[in-house]
Parts: sequence; C-alpha cells; structure tokens
Amino acid sequence: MNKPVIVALDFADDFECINFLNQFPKDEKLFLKIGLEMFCQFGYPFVRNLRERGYNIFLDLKLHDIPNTVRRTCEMIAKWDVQMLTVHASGGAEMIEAAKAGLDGSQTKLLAVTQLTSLGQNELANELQVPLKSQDYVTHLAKLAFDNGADGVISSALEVPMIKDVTSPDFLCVAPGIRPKSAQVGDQKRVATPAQAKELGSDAIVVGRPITQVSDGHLAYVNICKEWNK
Ligand SMILES: O=c1ccn([C@@H]2O[C@H](COP(=O)(O)O)[C@@H](O)[C@H]2O)c(=O)[nH]1
Repeated sequence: MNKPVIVALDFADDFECINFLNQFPKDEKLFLKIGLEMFCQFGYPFVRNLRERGYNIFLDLKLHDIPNTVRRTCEMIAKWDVQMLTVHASGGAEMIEAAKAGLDGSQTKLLAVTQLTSLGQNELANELQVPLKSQDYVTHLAKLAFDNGADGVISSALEVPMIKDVTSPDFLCVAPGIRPKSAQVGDQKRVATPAQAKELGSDAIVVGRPITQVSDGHLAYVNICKEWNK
C-alpha cells in the first residue's frame, strides 16, 4: 500500500458530503474515512456507493464489544470490500483475535485504536485512572494488537517510532490528530503536522476538519499531500 492521506468524512448530511467530494477531479483516487457520524445515518448503502465510485474506504467503526459480537460483525463487514476497519485495542486480546478471524478471507486491514488522540496524559491519569505514561500505554496496546493478529494501529504520529520498535517495521501506523501549522487544534491533544508525521514514519495520515471545514477543501488537501509527500 502506498502512503495515503486519508480524508475523514465527518459530515452531518450526505448532500454536504457529496458536494465536498465534487470539488475534486474525477480521476483523483481519494482514500476516504467513514466514521460513526455518517455510518449511523447512512449505513452500508453509503459505503457501497462510495466503493462503487472507486474510492478506497477506511471504515472507522472502532468496534469494542465481547469477542463473539465483534467476530460476527466483522464477518459481515468482510463482505463489503473496504480497505481498513478499526476496533479498540482496549477490547483485549481475545476480541482483537476474534475481529481478525471475522475478517478472514477479505482484504480488509484490521487496525486497533490505541489511545484516542483526543486524550492526553492528564485525561489518562485523572479521568481513566491509567497508571502508565501515555507513551507506555500506547506501546503496550500496540504490542497487544500486534501479538493478536491486527495489521496495524491508530495512534498519534508522535508514538510511531516507539510502536515500530516494539512490533515490526511493517506493522501499519495510521495517524489522525494531524494539523498543518496554521490549523485549529480543536479537541485533539496529541497532534503532529503532516511533515512531522512523515518524518516519524507514519504509514498513513487521517485528516478531517483541516480539509473538510475550510472554504477550499481541494486546495487544503493538495497542500497537505505536498507536505506529506515532500
Ligand atoms: O485516536 C483517534 C482515532 C480516530 N480519530 C478520527 O480521525 C478523524 C480526525 O478528524 P480531525 O477533524 O482531523 O480531527 C476523526 O474522524 C476522528 O474520529 C481520531 O481523531 N483519533
């Protein structure tokens, strides 16, 4: 897989979303992330529609349930021909293994979310009462995901070198929390610029609002790709 800039389609309605996509040239091979907001409204027909238009799809459902439920859900998603799917690594070893088993026979890469990029050290210690340094927690969850068959993880770009060290250079590290220098950070805590994410060895970056919530989304995308591919 070459290293994509994945656009997070977090829109309130499909009309707004299609208008956004229409800004891009027809031959632009976009990699799109469908998250809970759009999936809960439009479900599988929306995923199928975008696949039929030729887009690569990262289905970011962040599954987190008992192993049996996750396996059965993944068996269904395995038929959808999407490129990536997420579960939460904190669901545990058996759940990650079950997700992988459910996807068996498909091309869908299983990615495990480590610590959400919206959580910093403060939230980890005080709200979640996790007695580890954030970096240690992330690498622990990444190793758990690796040992139980995931193809990669979601983490901040800042943790990528440590994750590759404890897993494998081929273990996919996909980084949200990407902010070009001029962009608002918003609710993200562990952020990096596209250039930093590249430098740190990320295999893909996920960018939402800095592309979708600006007046010229296509230009923002092109500029981020330039920084990422430099
Ligand atoms: O740890 C995580 C896991 C997933 N996300 C998702 O990525 C995008 C980021 O959007 P921005 O607008 O660029 O902040 C969003 O869809 C999240 O659900 C994440 O940010 N962090």
